[in-house]
Amino acid sequence: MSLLSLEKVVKTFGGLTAVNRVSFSVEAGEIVGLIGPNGAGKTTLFNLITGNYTPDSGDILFEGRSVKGKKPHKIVDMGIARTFQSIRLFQNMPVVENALAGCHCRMKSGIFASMIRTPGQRREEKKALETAREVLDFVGLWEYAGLSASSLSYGKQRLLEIARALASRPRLIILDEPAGGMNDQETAELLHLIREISRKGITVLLIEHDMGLVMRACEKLVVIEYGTKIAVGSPEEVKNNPRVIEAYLGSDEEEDAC
Ligand SMILES: Nc1ncnc2c1ncn2[C@@H]1O[C@H](COP(=O)(O)OP(=O)(O)OP(=O)(O)O)[C@@H](O)[C@H]1O
Repeated sequence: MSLLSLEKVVKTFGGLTAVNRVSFSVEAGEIVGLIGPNGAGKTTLFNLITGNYTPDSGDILFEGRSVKGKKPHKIVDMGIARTFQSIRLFQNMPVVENALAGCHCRMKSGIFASMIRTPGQRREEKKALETAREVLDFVGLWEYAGLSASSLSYGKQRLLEIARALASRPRLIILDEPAGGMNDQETAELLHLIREISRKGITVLLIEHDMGLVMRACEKLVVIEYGTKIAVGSPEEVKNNPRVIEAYLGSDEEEDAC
């Protein structure tokens, strides 16, 4: 059984078919890249997997269970976490609080326990803080724990988003343009981090326009154009696929990036 499986997924917005009968699967342990030209439907696909949108038809299975119609927080509970193309942090809150926000789906205490601070709730808070420290350490941000998120560079804010996603203990992490706004040094560090995430046993699905990063990080690529899947394969296979070259890697600039 695949970890994630999309089956003939369709999503329309008014008259526009943003995702057209797309099927592909992601196996546990893989690092998979979803690529395609601007407006191809990549982010829409991510939003369908994470419950921000519901497919018009088709199905999306995670560990054999359909995520269709489930709310985003339920899908996080199931083991899928994500980052966003446009950074969505609590900008005025400390870095550590942002990481803690990711732990909440794993906390069980209700409002009553929180109000009277039962021993069980205190244990949960301690555990959450340990998790926040672990994930911030993992992405290299623990030393900034007390600073507000807004004081971090753009690249570090992206790492904080990854830390927050990791704090929910996902089995699949979905990264939407994680290298956006990063310089070359930060992108090289991101590549290392993606491999480390994979080594932890977390499956990675990413959208990324930085072809250098995609080609190095991913073992499998899914290519979409105008909402339709046009190729699946290893980076080498995809790079040499005439349909992909025409659709996506056609310009000299993009080919140079590979
Ligand atoms: N909420 C929405 N309402 C209407 N149209 C939308 C909506 N979201 C996306 N679209 C349209 O669906 C198509 C696919 O958009 P999407 O953002 O998924 O593409 P993308 O491949 O992620 O693009 P990019 O690489 O530029 O981020 C585009 O034509 C877009 O304008």
